[in-house]
Amino acid sequence: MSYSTEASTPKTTKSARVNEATIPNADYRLLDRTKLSPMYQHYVEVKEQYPHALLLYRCGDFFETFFQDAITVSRELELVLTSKEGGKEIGRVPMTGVPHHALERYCAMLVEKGYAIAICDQVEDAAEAQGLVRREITRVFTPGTLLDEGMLTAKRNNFLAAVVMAGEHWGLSYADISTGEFLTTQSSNLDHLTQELMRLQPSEILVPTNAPDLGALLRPGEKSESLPDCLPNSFCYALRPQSPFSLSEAKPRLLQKFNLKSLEGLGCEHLPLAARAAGGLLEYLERTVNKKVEEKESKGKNSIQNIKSQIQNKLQVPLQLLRTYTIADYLILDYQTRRNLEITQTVRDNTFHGSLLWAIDKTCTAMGGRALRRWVLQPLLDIKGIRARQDTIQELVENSSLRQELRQLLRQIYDIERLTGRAGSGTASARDLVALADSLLKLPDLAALVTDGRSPYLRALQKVHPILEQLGQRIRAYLVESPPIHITEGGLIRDGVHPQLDEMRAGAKDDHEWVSNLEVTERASTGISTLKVGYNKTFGYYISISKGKIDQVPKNYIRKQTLTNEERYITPELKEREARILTAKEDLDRLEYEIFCDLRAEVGEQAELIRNVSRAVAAADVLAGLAEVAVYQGYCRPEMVMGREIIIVDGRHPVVEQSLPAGFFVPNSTKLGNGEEQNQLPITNDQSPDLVILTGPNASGKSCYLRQVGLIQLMAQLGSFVPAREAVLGVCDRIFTRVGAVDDLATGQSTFMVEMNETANILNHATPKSLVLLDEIGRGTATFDGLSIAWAVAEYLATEIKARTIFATHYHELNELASMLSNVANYQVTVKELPDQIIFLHQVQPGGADKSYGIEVGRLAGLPGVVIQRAKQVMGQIEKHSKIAVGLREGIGSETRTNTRKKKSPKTPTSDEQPTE
Ligand SMILES: Nc1ncnc2c1ncn2[C@@H]1O[C@H](COP(=O)(O)OP(=O)(O)OP(=O)(O)O)[C@@H](O)[C@H]1O
Repeated sequence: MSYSTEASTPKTTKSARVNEATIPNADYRLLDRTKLSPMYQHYVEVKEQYPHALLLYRCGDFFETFFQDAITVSRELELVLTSKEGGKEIGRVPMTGVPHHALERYCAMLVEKGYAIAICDQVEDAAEAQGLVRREITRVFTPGTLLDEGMLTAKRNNFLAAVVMAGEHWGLSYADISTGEFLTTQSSNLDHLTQELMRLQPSEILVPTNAPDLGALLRPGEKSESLPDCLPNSFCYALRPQSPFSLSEAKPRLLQKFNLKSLEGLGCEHLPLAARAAGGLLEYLERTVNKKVEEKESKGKNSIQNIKSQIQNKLQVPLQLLRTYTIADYLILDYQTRRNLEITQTVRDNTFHGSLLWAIDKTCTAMGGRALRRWVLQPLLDIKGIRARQDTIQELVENSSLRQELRQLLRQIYDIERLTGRAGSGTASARDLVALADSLLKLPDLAALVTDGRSPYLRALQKVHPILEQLGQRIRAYLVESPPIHITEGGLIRDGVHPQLDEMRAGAKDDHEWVSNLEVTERASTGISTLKVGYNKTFGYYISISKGKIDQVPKNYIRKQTLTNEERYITPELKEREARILTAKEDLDRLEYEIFCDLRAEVGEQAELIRNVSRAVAAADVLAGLAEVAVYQGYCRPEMVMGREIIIVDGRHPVVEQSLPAGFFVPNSTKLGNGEEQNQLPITNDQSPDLVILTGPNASGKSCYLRQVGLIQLMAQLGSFVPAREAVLGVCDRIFTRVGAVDDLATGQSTFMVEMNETANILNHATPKSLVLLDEIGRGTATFDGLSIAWAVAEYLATEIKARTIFATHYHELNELASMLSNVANYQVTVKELPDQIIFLHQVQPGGADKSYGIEVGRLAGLPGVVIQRAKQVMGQIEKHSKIAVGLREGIGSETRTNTRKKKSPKTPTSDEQPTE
């Protein structure tokens, strides 16, 4: 472990290094408190109020941690663990600290690792303190309650969630305090709860328990008996007391918060679990954030500190009105599907690059980025909603100058959603307000630009509430062009906007001018041409005379300091002026701070209005970005219908096509779900099956095709145009995917068990309106077991569920199903076979493949020649003696489920038979 550069200099001089393994006094509970020095006694007192947070305690220029916290912080941040005398009879106690100016960065690292942090800052000037400097908790950070820009990811929400369970029923509420979103829902299947949590990826989840470890914050992977099994252990959980989650406490809290008489208007009057979760979450915010929000700048000036605490008492994190939603209102994408379709990150290395979001996110604002992420993870079921989005994209596709200008303007709009949050919670700086004002003043330009817009999302921008414009102008009129970072040191407010401030400044100006002229006037009156007027922090203003001239010093000069070559003097008038200047500076700083806080509070009061606009801006940004992608990638507007058809002409995989050189991606069509037989789309097979058995050699493009269909459907339901020449898509209720085979080591499940679990989930939940994408089933067990399961699963999907399904497989025997069931068809990804090589054509065509070319792929991959030769021999023998195909046709075939059976008895099919009737 080593100290960061900032920390090393002061640390090494004041403390001795200790070995972590043999650290004495790590647990303060085992020490005699009375023997601790006063500062440690106070530290321990505060720590006991925040036992589950790491306590960072301000000592001079550092925030120090002591005892066990020091060991934890040193380990997590890789800082040197040192020690310091804890009291006469105590000895040294462990200590680690971070420099005060780097606090935010280190806190961000600790919060990221799932820790809660309590900041105990000095609240009086150390120079003025009598005895121990007064310190108080000024801020508590937990992973789900962050507001500071440096701790948040711009294009990602930071959700705090709360879960209430009653048997199979559950309530889930979540909020992002940086943007004000606050939602709640209730449902009855625990699996859905898990899926919803996986979608939201909350940074912290509140769980009411009766646990002995109440108040604890469990970091990802940490176990607790109090945590119900259905909650994934990849999240941070805060164990909370039950009472704030009871209806009797939660309901009045919500009513009071939103000034309502009933929860009817919020939509959760009859959803007690939803209301309880929301009420419990609100209580946590009130307890953790609202009371603790404090300025980041802690100057230790008494006067400013007092104003701060008065102002802070009035501040609240502005939450939007609670909204009740139903998970059934959205296309359900379970965790596997989000993962397999690589929606927000890739499967291989969990990177954003290579995901769907990467391919289609052309948003210009952070708000748009967050909105797109939400839309992608929560596509719509409502055709009207989808069409409204499509209309806007279409208008922006057709009007490229409007699109370009809109995007140009959007780029100049800052994150007004989060800036408003910081203003309302009293943590916004003057620079934040200037950014907000500049953005608000862009809104009229935006409105003017879209004044002829016809589509719903452009029309939403056409009117700007006059209050917002006035607010922007007011902030701009009050705050200087580039205000300083600190808001307690003056220099924020322009001249001419506040009479009292102007008056005070004029008074101070007179004294300043007198001092700045002093050198000239004194040189003239004393005749000492080398006389200088200077200033330093210890002595204030002084007059400096070189040693050779001291006999010319006037009588009223009072000697203050002697240096080698000069003497320094003051005069009574200089001291008087200096005192006035310093008091005036303090008074001016305080007044500027007050004016600034009033201005900031005004912004907070308009939070709802600003956030309504920010939502409209975010949505327009998402749609303008999607229009941009549609134009540059050649996407089409899919026709959304209520039926079950999925018809895609020349579809492409939105990510793979962007990773290949232009024109290299081979487009492929799809037709599923009993679409119109007579449609004119150029798909050679005019059949429109429910289930497609997709075969083809390894690496030919089966997985890519499968995912492409899923992604196109998903993109269509989020309202986007899609990578295809034409598309007609029935709205899906769920997309299921089962891809690949990975051991789930964390839960100790074998590859095959994972595969079967996922398959069971699909068979138990899919409906005729679902899209099911299966990439290999039954590969993790013996061939016959695997094939039998694959057969039975395909048959069940085609005959019982009739979900639209694409089933990619190397079991060519499954092609037999098409000859037995009328709603099953065979497709294959083709290759061209040359004497000693195969060429991947990546073309999906009707018919079933008869070979996997696995051995050729092995050869391409560099398996030794003898192995390849031997494999060919073995395959020849197996093919000669295999009875599987015969067995399927003659034995199982006759027992196949009958309700979707072909009327005509099939002629003996060959494996490359065309699936047309
Ligand atoms: N339509 C296409 N046009 C161009 N290249 C493609 C196309 N489809 C797939 N590819 C390329 O082929 C590679 C292999 O595709 P994919 O992984 O889908 O094969 P597969 O048939 O599923 O293989 P396996 O059976 O071994 O899993 C992809 O990484 C992609 O680069």
